[in-house]
Formats: sequence, C-alpha cells, structure tokens
Amino acid sequence: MNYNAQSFGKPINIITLILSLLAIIGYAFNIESLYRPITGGPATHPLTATLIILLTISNLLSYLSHSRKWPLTFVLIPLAILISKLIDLSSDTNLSVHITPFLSVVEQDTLDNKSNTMGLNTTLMLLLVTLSYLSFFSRYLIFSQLCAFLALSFPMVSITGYAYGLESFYGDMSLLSTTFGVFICLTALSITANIGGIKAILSPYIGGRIARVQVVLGYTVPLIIGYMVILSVVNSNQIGAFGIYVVAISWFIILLVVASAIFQERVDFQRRAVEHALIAASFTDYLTTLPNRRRFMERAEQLLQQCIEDDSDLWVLMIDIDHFKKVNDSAGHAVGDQVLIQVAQTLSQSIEKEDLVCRLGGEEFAVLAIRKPQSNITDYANKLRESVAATVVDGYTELYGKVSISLGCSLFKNSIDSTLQSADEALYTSKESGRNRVTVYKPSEVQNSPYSAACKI
Ligand SMILES: Nc1nc2c(ncn2[C@@H]2O[C@H](COP(=O)(O)OP(=O)(O)OP(=O)(O)O)[C@@H](O)[C@H]2O)c(=O)[nH]1
Repeated sequence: MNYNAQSFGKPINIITLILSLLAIIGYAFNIESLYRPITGGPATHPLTATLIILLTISNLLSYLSHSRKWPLTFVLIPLAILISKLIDLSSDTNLSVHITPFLSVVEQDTLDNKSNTMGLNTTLMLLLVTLSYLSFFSRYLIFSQLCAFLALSFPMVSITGYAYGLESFYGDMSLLSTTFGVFICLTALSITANIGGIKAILSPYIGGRIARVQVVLGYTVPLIIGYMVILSVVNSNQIGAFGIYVVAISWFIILLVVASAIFQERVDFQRRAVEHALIAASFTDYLTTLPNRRRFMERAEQLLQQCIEDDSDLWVLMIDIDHFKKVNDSAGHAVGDQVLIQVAQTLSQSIEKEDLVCRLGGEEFAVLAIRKPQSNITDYANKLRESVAATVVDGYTELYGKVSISLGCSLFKNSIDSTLQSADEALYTSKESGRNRVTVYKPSEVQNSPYSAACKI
C-alpha cells in the first residue's frame, strides 16, 4: 500500500489492534470490563475481537512488507470466518462456534442472560471491511473505498443509538465494538485516501476545506438537534417535535450550502482576478507596459482578417533605436530603461487609433498599421521617427542629444513571420544606410539585391 497520503490510517490501525487485544486479554484473564465496557450492556464477542486483530495485522503487514502474500492471507482467513458466520445467521447452523475462542465464557454469558454475540450488523460491517481490503489488493480502488464507506454506516448507527439511548440502534454491538468498528472502517478508508471522495475531503484546497467543515457540521448538528427532539418526545410525548426537527435540518442544510457558496464565491473571485492579471501580464512587456510579441502575433492575425474583409493593406513597421548600446554605456542602464519607456510612450501616442505598437524585445519595437495605402506608409513611418526624435528623456537628451530610430516597413505577405522578416530586412537596410531613416521593403528589388532601397526623408 502507498501510505504517503494515507498516513492517518496507521495510528488508528494500531489503536484498533490494541483495543481488540485488550478485549482478548479480558477474556483470557477474566477481566469482564475489558470486553464489556458498560456493565450489563453488550460485550465484544471474542470472534469479533479476533477478526479485528487479523484485519489490523493484514493492514500492518501491507505497509511493512512489499509482498501481497501475507496481507492477503490475513484477509482471506476473516473472509472465510465471516462467510461461515453469515451461513450461521441465515440458516441456524453452528459453523462459527467451532472456531470461536473462549467459547466457555460466551456460553456462560448466555446462561447468565448477558448479551455476548456477534450480530448481523457486526458481521456485515467486518465483511465490508474485508471486501474493502481484498478489492484494494486486487486494485479495485473505488470499490474498496465504497465498501469501507458502507461499512462505516454500521458503527455510526450504533453510535447514534448509544448517544440517544436507543437500544434497537446498537443491538448486540458493544460500545467497544462500535469504537473499533469506526476505527477499522476509517483505516480501510485511509488506504484509498489518494483517490475519489476521500482525496477530495482531505484536499488542502478550498474544496477539501469546505467538505471537511460540511462533514463535521453535517453529522454533529442533526445529531444534537435529534437528541433534543428525542428528549422532548420522551419527556412530554410531543410528536410534533419531529416536524420541527425536519424543518430545522432542512434549514441547516440550506444554511450550510449558502455559507459554502459565499465562501467559494469569495475565493473564486480572488482566483478570477489573479487569472485576469496573469493573462494581462502574459501579453504585456514588463518595462514599457506595451503589448509584447505574443500579443503582437495575436493582434496581427485579427487585423489581417479585418484587412481581408475590407480589402485594405496591413503593414508591419519594424523599429529599432539607433546605437542603443551607447545609450546604456554612456548614461547607464537605468537611463537606458527610461529611454525605452519614453520611446514606447511616444510611439503609442503617435500611432493611429486602430494600429498597434508593441515591444518585440530589447530596443526593438513593431507597429501593425492598417488601411494605409503604399504612398502613405513612408509618411506615417517618418512621422513616428520625428516624434521619437522630438522626445525629451530626462537625464539623457539634455546631455547626449536626440534619440533616433530606424524603421523598416513591409506590406503583409504570405504570413506574419515572413512579413516580419521582410520588415526586418528593410530595417537592416536603414541601419546600413546610416540609421535615423525609413526603408520600405520592395519585393521586386529583392530578387536582384538582398535589401531594398533606403529612403531618407
Ligand atoms: N537599458 C536596457 N538595455 C537593454 C534592454 N534590452 C536590451 N538592451 C541593450 O540594448 C543594446 C542593444 O545593442 P545592439 O543590439 O548592439 O544595438 P545598438 O547598440 O542599438 O546598435 P544598432 O541597433 O546597430 O544601432 C544592448 O546593449 C542591450 O544590452 C533593456 O531592457 N534595458
């Protein structure tokens, strides 16, 4: 068994083993209080204690040894005993009597009219726990969890009986059997704690936290209200109290659901806000707050569709600050950052409303310009260049002069990537031709020369 997340089962299993051993010691040394915790109440039958010991040992072995042989053996023995017990209960045979330890004590108790039997509830509970272990060893994990969960309902009914003083609820199940019944069912549940409902309840996240509170409140509150109802029915025969009980429980469930919805909504609201912030951050350049390359590519696809629909042109303008290394070297990296921020601001203020400017990285920017005829694009690019040249950057321009940029423009071709590449080639031409200028990529000329002609306006 993998006990990483299921570790809560280990100590419970050991406590269960100790309790059942105490019951056996009670039989061996004639200490009745060890197997009959309430004087005159039901006793834990020696066969019940023996079966619990076998099941707890199986559980212990499963995480002590790597082989499944021994844990399985310690489960198959209880299975055989429990089947014989079921046959006894259904057809008046006495198969299990032959394998009952301390039979003389049991027989004496029967003669003295003291309750000491292994009833149907205990048998079914232990059978379900055994099936839970068996299906776990056979890797039917959800079925294992289901069996353990169903098994737990038997001692829970018994607990309710002891709490309310209703003998018919606990019947032959002693308080001790009820206690280690709960424990062994929890141990059986713990072995599949990494999956299904148990995993959800134990989760450290919101769902698990809400589920744990709901499980605890959902059991204790109706139990307490029910106890008060029982008292009022017994003391003053007020049958109407049951009606109040039903209404109280219904409102309690509604309250629980509403409280959980409020809590969930509050946490989910924070999660949504963080999610939006993360999405925005993933599309934004951290320094200039301009859209980044990722947003550029996404927007390019959208604008392209628009341009196809209204049969207009889509231009890509590649922009690079000239000699930016010198900016850093002369004025320092912090001033270099300020230059980038100011250039970004100028560009975003200078482009037309439906266009987009982004920082591709380093000192490189790009503009997506739509609905501009070829004759206008050079003017548009030069307008951007002049705006940057007129930009004042505190701590730089007054000492080192204007900031200049070079631009390369390309009309959309087969894909955004190839258009970027063409614009980059045009930009390279601007740089080669002396910087602080605009070059428009001309496909026809590319066939003869690697770069298009530069034009300084
Ligand atoms: N301050 C600052 N500098 C950056 C940032 N990103 C890139 N750089 C610098 O930008 C400079 C780019 O230099 P180069 O690629 O040689 O280009 P250049 O000096 O502008 O020369 P040309 O492009 O040929 O005109 C490098 O020194 C990088 O360290 C940034 O976010 N902040």
